[in-house]
Amino acid sequence: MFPTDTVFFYAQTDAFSEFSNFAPYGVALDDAWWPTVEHYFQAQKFEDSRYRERIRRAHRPKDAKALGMTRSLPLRADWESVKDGIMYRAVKTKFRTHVRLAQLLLSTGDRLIVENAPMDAYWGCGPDGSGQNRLGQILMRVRGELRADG
Ligand SMILES: Nc1nc(O)c(N)c(N[C@@H]2O[C@H](COP(=O)(O)O)[C@@H](O)[C@H]2O)n1
Repeated sequence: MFPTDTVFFYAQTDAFSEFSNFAPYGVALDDAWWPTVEHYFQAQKFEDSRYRERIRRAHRPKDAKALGMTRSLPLRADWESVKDGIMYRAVKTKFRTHVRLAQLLLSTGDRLIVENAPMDAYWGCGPDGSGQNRLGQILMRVRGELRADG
């Protein structure tokens, strides 16, 4: 189903784990430092600034994700329409901030990049590989932009 040279990433113990939003590479966005892209992305789901700050201060990315999964607070009303743009901005910032990561991303050439996330058929390829792989698409977009920048 995928080309043999596909770049798969997911767990922090796997190759190319740096591409995961859980990888420990921070980003400066919206006048704050976020420990990982996951912290930033999960916080953007909420209008409540105190809750966003609680997510920003979460110890680990998986804690940030768990806080972002709560539905006891309302998601921002436009979440579904803005989430891809928010993810793109955060991922782009990550790779522009950390030069070694930009080099790693460029080293993948034109290979397909896939988040091998078994439980996520939106950002990843899902359990059977048929997911939308939106995060992989964003990484390939950022890779093209880095290449164009020289
Ligand atoms: N490393 C890792 N572990 C998980 O358990 C994951 N679900 C993911 N995928 C990331 O989850 C984020 C999406 O969160 P929402 O479901 O939209 O709240 C996104 O960063 C995926 O890359 N990764």
